[in-house]
Amino acid sequence: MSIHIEAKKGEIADKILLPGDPLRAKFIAENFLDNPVQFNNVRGMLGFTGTYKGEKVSVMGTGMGMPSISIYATELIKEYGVRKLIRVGTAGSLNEKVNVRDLVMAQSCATTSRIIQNDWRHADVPATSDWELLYKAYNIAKAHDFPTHVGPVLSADLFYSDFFEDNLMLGQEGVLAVEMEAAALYYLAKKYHVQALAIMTISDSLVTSEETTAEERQTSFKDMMLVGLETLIAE
Ligand SMILES: O=P(O)(O)O[C@H]1O[C@H](CO)[C@@H](O)[C@H]1O
Ligand SMILES: O=c1cc[nH]c(=O)[nH]1
Repeated sequence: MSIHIEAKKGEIADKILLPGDPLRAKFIAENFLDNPVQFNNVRGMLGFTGTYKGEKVSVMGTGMGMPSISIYATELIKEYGVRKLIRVGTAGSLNEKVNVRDLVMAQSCATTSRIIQNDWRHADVPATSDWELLYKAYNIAKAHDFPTHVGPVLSADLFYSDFFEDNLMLGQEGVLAVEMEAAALYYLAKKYHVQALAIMTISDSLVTSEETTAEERQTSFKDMMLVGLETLIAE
């Protein structure tokens, strides 16, 4: 048991999918995993372990924002020995080439947060994805013909920002989408020498104002879930 996770040692797989929304974790467990067993309900942050194509895999919500994912990722890595972490999130498109429901794989993250500087005061540690996971995930997505973009994202502290126009300017400079967790996940993976990737489905476009429903955000982004699981078990 750790401070925020009530699982016993051995109840969490060394590979995990991390949606922000705990109900998305439940949806993934119920729709993709065989024999899922719930291992966490502390603060309602649901986590499950089951098998996917015969391999032990876990899925757990992280909550919203970098402080929240940092707590769960740190405990999963340090207390439970998790070694491959794939965020399966939603994001807002900042770029006219990136459409609602497309997949975005974060190769790297710009961030408005100072979360990395809390640990590293003298240098900027680049928040970059694990190359091997990114390479595998991209090939899996392409093999399924899922519309997929790879590039930088913005990991923001504020969902409701007064600097909306600045975010759109980043989009014009090639940043694909905005979300709220990937930079912290990538930093922690580097810090503890484990592998991490963030895959997001575009839930809305800040360029065109197109949106998906809350229900779609919670449950129906199955392409991303499939790619995340296939990537976790890929040799
Ligand atoms: O859908 P999730 O994974 O929560 O991700 C995005 O959605 C939340 C904001 O609505 C933030 O957590 C953001 O990163
Ligand atoms: O616009 C959006 C959509 C999802 N997540 C975000 O952080 N921003």
